[in-house]
Amino acid sequence: MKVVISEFMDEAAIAADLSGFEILYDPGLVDRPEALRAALAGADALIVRNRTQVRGDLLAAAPGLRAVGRLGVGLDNIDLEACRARGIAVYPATGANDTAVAEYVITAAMLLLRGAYGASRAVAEGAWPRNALMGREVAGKRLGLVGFGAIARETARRAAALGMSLSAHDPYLAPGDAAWRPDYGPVESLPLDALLAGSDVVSLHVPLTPETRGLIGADRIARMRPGAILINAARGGIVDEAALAQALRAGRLGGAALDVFEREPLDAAAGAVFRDVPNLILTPHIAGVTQESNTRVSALIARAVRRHLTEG
Ligand SMILES: O=C(O)[C@H](O)COP(=O)(O)O
Repeated sequence: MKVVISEFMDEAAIAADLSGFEILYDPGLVDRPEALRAALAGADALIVRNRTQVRGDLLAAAPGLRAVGRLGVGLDNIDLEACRARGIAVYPATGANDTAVAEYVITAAMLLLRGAYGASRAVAEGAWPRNALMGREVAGKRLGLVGFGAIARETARRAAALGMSLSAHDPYLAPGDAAWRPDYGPVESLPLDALLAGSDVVSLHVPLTPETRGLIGADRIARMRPGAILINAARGGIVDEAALAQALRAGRLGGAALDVFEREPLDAAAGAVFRDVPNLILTPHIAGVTQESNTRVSALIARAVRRHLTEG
């Protein structure tokens, strides 16, 4: 049986959990669509991250495909309907990268509120900009989570330990759900606009769907508190990038961290909107990927695919 892996994965997991299968591991395959389609002709399983588009042509080139392993949790790069229709099982790495994303969000919130860490060169050259670097504390601030699933809950737990108060907006979570009353203190359930108006830090934790595309547009950014921080480690397409850049340039918002973009990789043309925007952290879709999470995610998916091919 053949397993094709078209993006990077922990090689130890391939050796430990996929031995005995014919493996084509080529992290560059995602950028060579023809070679990928050719490789899929005899494949029983495909393992991808977020860049391989598992739909249309690609599925048509894989007549024997039985399982897709997703080395992450977002499934917007997979045509789930088409997979269901063909009986192809899709395995996301649910739970395996929560810690990585939660730590990314907390770090970004603290960096952006404090604003003290960008002056190394000036300090080495003899500047002593104490007043300019007098930032804000995270303790006592309100964190608003848009979406209150597993990653948002891990983020909330860490924020509570730092003395933040918490609100979340999640229309899919019933008002009586125990998740609103965690052991570290209450999480206030709010409509989206009220959450935006009342939060010092807003972090997004929703998948990209027709419903969430464009959710945080210019009007919603305008509802945020003056000086507030926006963090998007969820998916590009949820935040209007030009409107966010404009709000940062105007000093309306205090800062933002973007790990995901409408277009990935962000090429020079798409990135131009962010050039010289103040208080903005840009990272290349790495919030969910640490050495530890890559190990966990890879082992979980390798085992799920092996189980499916041998037992399923
Ligand atoms: O959906 C996810 O979990 C993130 O996109 C990270 O996963 P990836 O690195 O496999 O895309």
